[in-house]
Amino acid sequence: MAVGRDGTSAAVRIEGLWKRFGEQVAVAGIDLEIPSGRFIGLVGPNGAGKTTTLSMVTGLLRPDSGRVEIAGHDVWRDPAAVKSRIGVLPEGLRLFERLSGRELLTYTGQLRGLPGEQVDRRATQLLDVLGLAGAQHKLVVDYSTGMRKKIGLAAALLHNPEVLFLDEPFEGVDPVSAQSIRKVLQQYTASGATVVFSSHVMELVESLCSWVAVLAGGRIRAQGTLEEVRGEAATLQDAFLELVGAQGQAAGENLDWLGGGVR
Ligand SMILES: Nc1ncnc2c1ncn2[C@@H]1O[C@H](COP(=O)(O)OP(=O)(O)OP(=O)(O)O)[C@@H](O)[C@H]1O
Repeated sequence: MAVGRDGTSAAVRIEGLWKRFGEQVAVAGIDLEIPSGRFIGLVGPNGAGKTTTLSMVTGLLRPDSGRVEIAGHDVWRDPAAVKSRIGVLPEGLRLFERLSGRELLTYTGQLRGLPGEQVDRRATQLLDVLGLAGAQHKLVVDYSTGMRKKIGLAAALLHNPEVLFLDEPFEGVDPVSAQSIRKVLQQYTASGATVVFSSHVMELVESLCSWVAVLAGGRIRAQGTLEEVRGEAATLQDAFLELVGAQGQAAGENLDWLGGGVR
């Protein structure tokens, strides 16, 4: 079934997804239906399984079992159809370091089979809106963490994907750049595209996302609209702490030696 940008069907369908690393169960049977045309937040504590899930969903890591469908295409049976429809900004992004930012976008456009003139125009616009125009001829190896995120995002957006997956897109990004990224993403979702991003920063998720999935211990603890997941809680942060358990909150009591000048 083909899924359009009409917001009526699931952008991503995940069924019975499992992944183990030796004894460690990273993802323990996830079922998730992500609606299209929305800003989706995937939240969870450290080690919850967010990166492992996103890696399996985007075809970077093979699941032990389960299936994933994006825009109606099976990620593992029909990878070419899926990869032409998605953009990915993975964690620990590897880039071609000896290219300039502009060259990286030109190369990405060629890999995607886009016409050269279209790549030039889109690259200029993306570099401009993301505040990278002045650094476009600098080598990527000399980019800062935030600049790397931004050029990675530009590369992920260049072919105008239906679904964009972002792993911690705002990490290491200054507030001005974060604002420009937000604007780009909001414009992109307003046109009917879907953004799925992982984050620990609840305020950010609350301000951007209309639909949220909470992951902990490799399982989905809650999913639904922001209002549904927040429930009676005052903030998403409160709901999150309740859902995943506030382990470690009292840990400070065991650190009574810390601070106070006593050696
Ligand atoms: N390649 C690997 N080999 C062994 N264990 C792994 C591997 N990748 C992930 N894990 C384990 O799987 C679990 C889930 O890790 P994952 O990176 O998916 O979590 P996360 O929610 O993205 O965490 P964070 O927010 O800290 O980035 C963790 O216990 C982690 O140690």
